[in-house]
This record gives sequence, structure tokens and C-alpha cells, in this order.
Amino acid sequence: MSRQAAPERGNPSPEPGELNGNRSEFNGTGSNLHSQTHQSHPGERHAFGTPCLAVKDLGYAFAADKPIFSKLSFELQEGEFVSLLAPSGMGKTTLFRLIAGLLKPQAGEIHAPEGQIGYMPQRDCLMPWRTVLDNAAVGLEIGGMSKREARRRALELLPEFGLEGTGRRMPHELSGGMRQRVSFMRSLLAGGRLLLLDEPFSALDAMTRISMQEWLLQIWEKHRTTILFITHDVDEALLLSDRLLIASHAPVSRLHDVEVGRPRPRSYETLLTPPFIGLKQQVLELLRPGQRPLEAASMNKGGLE
Ligand SMILES: Nc1ncnc2c1ncn2[C@@H]1O[C@H](COP(=O)(O)OP(=O)(O)OP(=O)(O)O)[C@@H](O)[C@H]1O
Repeated sequence: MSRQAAPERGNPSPEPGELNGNRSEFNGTGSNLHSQTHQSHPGERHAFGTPCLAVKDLGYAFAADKPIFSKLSFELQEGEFVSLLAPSGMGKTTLFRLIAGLLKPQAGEIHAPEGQIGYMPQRDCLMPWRTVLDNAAVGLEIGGMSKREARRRALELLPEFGLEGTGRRMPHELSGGMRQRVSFMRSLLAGGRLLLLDEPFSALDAMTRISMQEWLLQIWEKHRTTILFITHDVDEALLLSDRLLIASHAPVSRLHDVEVGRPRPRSYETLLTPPFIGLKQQVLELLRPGQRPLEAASMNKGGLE
């Protein structure tokens, strides 16, 4: 399904103190924001039902003459895997930093599960002086858990992340894929409800990347954490995602919203099927800046279903 993720809203005027820099806890069902969005898309199908992240009328600029976001709105439903695609420099990492609370919106609001967001930046950022176990546990410790309990939880998860027996190893003793898995485990342990993954596999060789993607799908299908995933790789986005959000114009004010649909579970063979190839062509068209205005974009309305 193709749709614009910045619906016209009935009452755009904020309550005093409600907008402009607020980033508040999203309390799930029953919020005005949720119901307004659904009213504006009566035919919209949400497979997951409960919103986990809502961005409304977001505005942000590092320099006043070069805004990055202008009145940007979109939602993620609980349990969704959504990929964000945009040309380099358009603001993907900045959006993650805003959602994670590392930057403050200059306009609009972000509703996110406060204290339950795991952010995995582009580089794994493991601390070279800490063991695998201590790196994986650090988010829990920062959250106030005792070191002993945090390490116990991390230890339990090592086998699931293909890291059994590596708990005492140092980051420099690991392969690139193993480092990414430690980093992902740290984000998952720290996050809980929403994971922001910023091009996690871009530095890996092709074969490691494929096995990491398939591994990530297995982990996601087991935990069903909501994931927002940045990638430049359309194949990767199609393999992993329920939906793609695509930005092609700066400042970003609207996103093409492309539903990938079934089948799941997917494998690399799925990408070679005609429906996926067709969808990939459409996505590549949308990514070309200035090629297609939003109104003219005609996506495969039913995704792959
Ligand atoms: N701290 C900062 N101060 C000033 N400008 C910044 C800062 N961080 C990012 N920018 C600028 O904001 C814009 C968006 O940057 P951002 O890193 O979010 O883009 P991106 O889409 O993630 O890029 P890429 O795909 O290359 O990682 C760029 O023009 C960048 O130069």
C-alpha cells in the first residue's frame, strides 16, 4: 500500500506547552493522536493495532536556512519492522537522535516508549576495555540494574545471539558480525519496546551481511520488538520489513509509505520472485530525488499480498 504518512489533521493548533520540543511517553491505545490518524485514513490497514511511536508535525534544523524536517508526521505500530530509506544527508540519523531523546524537536512532538528505546548507531561503539558480557549488559546497568543481575541477563542471551562461550572475550577478539551481534544484544536488552537500528550491517562483507539479516529476522520473529531500521540497501529493506518509509525531498515533510506485505518468513530466494523485483523497481523510482512528486507515485497498493 502506498500512502503519505503526513495526514491532514483536524486540529493542528497545539495546546500551550504541548508541542514545541515536547517528547513524551506514548501510552498506547486511546490517545487523540492515534485516533486522529486513523480517521484520516479510513481504509488503512494496520496489522498490528497499537502505536509504539508517533511523530507529529516534527520540525528540526541545524541551520535556520537549511531545515531537515518540516511538519513531518508518521507512526509505527507495536511489533512492526519498518525501514527508513532516504538519500545520504537527508536526516535519517538525526531522526533517530530525536526519537532517542539525544536531540530535542524544535517543533512538533514525538511520542515514544520512554526508557524502553534501544539505539544501535552506525558503528557498533563497543567499549574496548569491557568484555563481551559487560558490553552487552551496560544498558541495563545504566538503567539502574545491579551489575551482577545485568550480567546474568546478558549471559542467558549469549547462545541466542550466537555468542556462547564469548562472554569473557574482548571486542578486538571478535569478528565484525560478532561485534554487531553484541551491539544488537546490548540495544535489545536496553530497549525492550522500540529498537532504532542505524545501518547496522553496512560495514559487513556480503556473505556475513546475508547471514546477519537472516539471523535478525529470526530474532525479530521471536521477540517482535518494534524496529525502525535505516538502510541504503533496497534488497535489505524488502527482505526485512513490513513497511518502508521513503524520503526523497529535503526538507523531509512527507514520507512515501510502502507496505511490503507477505510472505513471511522470507529468505533471499523471496527477493528473486517477480513481485519483489517489481516492488524494488518502484522503490528505486521513489528514491530518485525530483523524479516523481508524491501525488504521482503509483505504488503496488496491496504490497505483495
Ligand atoms: N551535529 C550537527 N551539526 C550540524 N549539522 C549536522 C549535525 N549532524 C548532522 N548534520 C547535518 O544534518 C544533515 C543530516 O545529517 P544525517 O546524519 O542525519 O543524515 P543521514 O540521512 O543519516 O546521512 P547518511 O545516510 O549519510 O548517514 C546533514 O546535512 C548533516 O551534515
